Amino acid sequence: TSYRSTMEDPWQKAYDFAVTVARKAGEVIRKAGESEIKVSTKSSTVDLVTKTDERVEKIIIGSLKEEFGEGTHCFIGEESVAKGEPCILTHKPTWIIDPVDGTTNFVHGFPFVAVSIAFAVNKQLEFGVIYSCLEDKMYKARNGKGAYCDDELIQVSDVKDINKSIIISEHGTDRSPEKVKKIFSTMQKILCIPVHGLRGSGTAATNMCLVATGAVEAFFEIGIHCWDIAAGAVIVKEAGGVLLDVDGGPFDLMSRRMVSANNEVIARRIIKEIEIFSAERDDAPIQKK
Ligand SMILES: O=P([O-])([O-])O[C@@H]1[C@@H](O)[C@H](O)[C@@H](O)[C@H](O)[C@@H]1O
Ligand SMILES: [Mg+2]
Repeated sequence: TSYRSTMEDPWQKAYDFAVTVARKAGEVIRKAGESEIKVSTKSSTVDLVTKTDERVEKIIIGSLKEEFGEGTHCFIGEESVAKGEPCILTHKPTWIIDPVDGTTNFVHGFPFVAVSIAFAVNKQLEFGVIYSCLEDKMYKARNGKGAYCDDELIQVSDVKDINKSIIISEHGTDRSPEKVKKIFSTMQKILCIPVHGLRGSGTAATNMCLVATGAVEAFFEIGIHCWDIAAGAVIVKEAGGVLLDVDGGPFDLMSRRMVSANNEVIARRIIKEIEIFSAERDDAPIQKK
């Protein structure tokens, strides 16, 4: 059953509140002391998580529950899912949260760390907010209302010639030889098109903001999660960009793979070079141990 709201513009308050919460979360990250950066690992020895990731997620979800009431909204948070919470998008109002996108950067002091908060209703993304907290840049977008960085409208690049593009991708946290081989083979093919350059900030959310501001032409990755890209998907689309699956099909938030680009010409040219490998869907049934 689809979720119906009574108010004519029900989500503006939630959007404004998400910006406030993202900024507050970013401050907690900036102030995190050495003790908080005690590193643990998740899916691999290089998939890092810290007390700050967990504390910031609790602050965000706690603030949202206080504001919107327990039980009315659903939550998909990176660290809650890591602890066994389900990762299923229903028709209910749902917050999709990455408390610290760029955890490895955070641990190393590499200056790109983002708080990513998205909101979906009836399985449609309504808005996205990404606070790049070390740069102090607030990116945000609501469906049909444009994309902004610090209240300035942002727009994707108008480059259509792949030879004049910068492409962003990441190596992810899976170090299995067959996947690493495909990642680097894809990057080599794209580099030798040739393109002007390959880049990677270390955080999907920031990479998507770079597409939305026109700083780069495309970002693609296999292995990301819905919380890494949900907010960025709204921001890229509202900045005039496109989102596709890595096989050229429609964008699928839970598929763990995506291409975001300034236009379809660049997106489909990149897709030709991507060597696809499997990644279990975010909403795959949890295997009973
Ligand atoms: O774990 P996290 O820092 O929130 O998210 C990160 C993503 O933003 C990035 O695109 C990916 O390459 C990293 O492996 C990591 O998953
Ligand atoms: Mg994260």
